[in-house]
Parts: sequence; C-alpha cells; structure tokens
Amino acid sequence: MPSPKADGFRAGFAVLAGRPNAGKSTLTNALVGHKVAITSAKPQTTRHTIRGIVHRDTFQLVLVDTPGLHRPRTLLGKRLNDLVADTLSEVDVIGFCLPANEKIGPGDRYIAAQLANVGKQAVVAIVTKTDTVDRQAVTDQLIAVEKLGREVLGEAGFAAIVPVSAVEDFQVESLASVFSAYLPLSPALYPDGELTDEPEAVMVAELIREAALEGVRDELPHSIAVVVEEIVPREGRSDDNQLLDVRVNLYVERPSQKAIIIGKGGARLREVGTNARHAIEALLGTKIYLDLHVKVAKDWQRDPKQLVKLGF
Ligand SMILES: Nc1nc2c(ncn2[C@@H]2O[C@H](COP(=O)(O)OP(=O)(O)OP(=O)(O)O)[C@@H](O)[C@H]2O)c(=O)[nH]1
Repeated sequence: MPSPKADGFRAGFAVLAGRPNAGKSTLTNALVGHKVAITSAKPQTTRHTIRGIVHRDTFQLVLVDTPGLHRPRTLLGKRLNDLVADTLSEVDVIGFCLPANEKIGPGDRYIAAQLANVGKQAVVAIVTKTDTVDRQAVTDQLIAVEKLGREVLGEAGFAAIVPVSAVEDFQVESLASVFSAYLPLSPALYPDGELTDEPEAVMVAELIREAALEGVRDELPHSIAVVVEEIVPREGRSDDNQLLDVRVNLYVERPSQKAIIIGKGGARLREVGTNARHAIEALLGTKIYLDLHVKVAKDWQRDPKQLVKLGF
C-alpha cells in the first residue's frame, strides 16, 4: 500500500442524497466493495454516520449519512432544514441520486432545493440504475437532470452528471474518481487496516439503535440499549458469496416500550430490521442475516448490575 502521506493523496467526506429507493445503499455497497476497515467508531464529525469507506491508492472517500435529508415528511420545518444544510456543509462533495427509470418528481425537486441551499459544496448528479432502461431513456434522463441542475443551481448547474449501474458495475469506479477530485489534499482519515471485532460491533450497534429510534425518538429518548451478541460468518459459503450472522439484543426498560419498538403485528420491528440491515450491509460491504430480539431489562439505566451486563 502506498503511504497515505504520498504527494497528491486526497481524503474527505461525501454524502449520497436522493429520495427513498433512488439506489443510494446499493451504490454505497458497489463503491465500498468488499470489507470495510473501520478502526474508530466515531467519525471526525459526530453529526454523521459512516456508511462505508472507499480506499484507493490515491484517495480515501468516507461515505456518510445525514439524518433528515431523505425523509421530508419527518422534517420539523425550517429548524431541521437548517440543521441538514449545516451538516451537509461539513462534507466535501454531495452525490445526488436520481434513478434512470423514474421521472424526476416533487421529492427530487425538494431535495435538489435543499442541496442548492448548502452553498459551496459541489453537487454531483448521479443517474442510477441505468441497466433498467435503454440508451435513449438514459440520454433523456441525463438531459432532464441537466435542466433540473440549471433550474435549482443556476447557470453552472451540477458539478458533473454521472450515469451508473451499481448492479452491473457500470461507471462506479468513474464516479469514485469524480468524487475524489473534490476532496482536499489530506492524509487518509482512517487506517486501511484490519477490521477488529470491537469497533465493528460498536458501529453495528449504533446503526441498529438509530433505526430503532427512527420516528419514536420522543417516546423512547434514552431507553434503548443495543448489545451485539455476535457477528459470525455463515459456514459453507463461497468467498464471493459471504453471509454474516449478526445476533443482536435490543433492551428497553418497560413492556410498553417493547410494544412501541415491535409495533402492530411486529410491523415496526420488521421495518427497523430492514433499515438496520441495509445500513449494516453498506457499512460492512457484505450481506448479513440480522437476528434481532427485543427484551425488557427493567430500569436498566438505574441498575448498575444491568448496566455492566449491557456493556456500559
Ligand atoms: N437494476 C438495478 N436495480 C438497482 C440498482 N441500484 C439499486 N437498485 C434497486 O433499487 C431498489 C432501491 O435501492 P436502494 O439501494 O435500497 O435504494 P436507497 O436509495 O438506498 O433506498 P432507501 O434506503 O429507501 O433510501 C432496490 O431494490 C435495489 O436492488 C441498479 O443499479 N440496477
């Protein structure tokens, strides 16, 4: 591996924006490739969650996520808009995902307008899922995206427009190099080392906690503890088809809180599981099977024995 201090090395943060289903997670997986090395649980800025790290010989791109960006319906008006703009201003480049197979809609325009507010960051438009449509449709979408860029960002428009297919690995590497051009000259921010179990489990726990609190933060402010029991490779799988079994217990203090987490007929817990699984797969760059259980540990916040058991 070349020295991270080599001349010309660039490192920094990028966020993938875009409405739900635009292909952000799949693209994150494709960019990150297989294993991700994470040795520190906390990114430099605690307002972001790391989704994955792209290590290359000449640059290191840290893909982060920003709460509130993708879900306009949960935004609390201007204050949260400001927060999103504020948080986004800490990344070096923004990728804005627009699927090739769907017309640009109000959700896309809403996010585009938010990105326009951020100010100085380059916004790279990414036309995703190009494998789902024919060439002409990709061309038409590129033209529509160009027009959107000029509408929301002024004459200069988007910094670049890159068509990609994460599924067919079309232009994924080109996109990584386009991003790298906007990163500052800097040594690598995270070591390209071995994955150690402990920080990996911390990150996984954080992603599950975040998914479990989504939408119920007011009802369950500090009443959730997440314990990752084990992360083990499933036996008998080939190297290019690995699966990790991730076993997790989620502790709440009261049965009423357990009911909130689980939701009607288990619907909410299934959603939590799916969201957490996507995030963890993007982080680890490999498929996982998430075995998630909710348990009541009475008054764990006040009980030192429980706290020790829960890893505090
Ligand atoms: N054919 C094809 N399908 C894709 C591609 N990228 C994503 N998809 C599919 O599109 C759907 C949504 O992709 P995700 O990556 O989950 O989208 P997302 O933007 O992360 O969605 P949210 O998590 O809801 O915000 C999934 O069913 C993917 O399999 C692609 O390049 N080609």
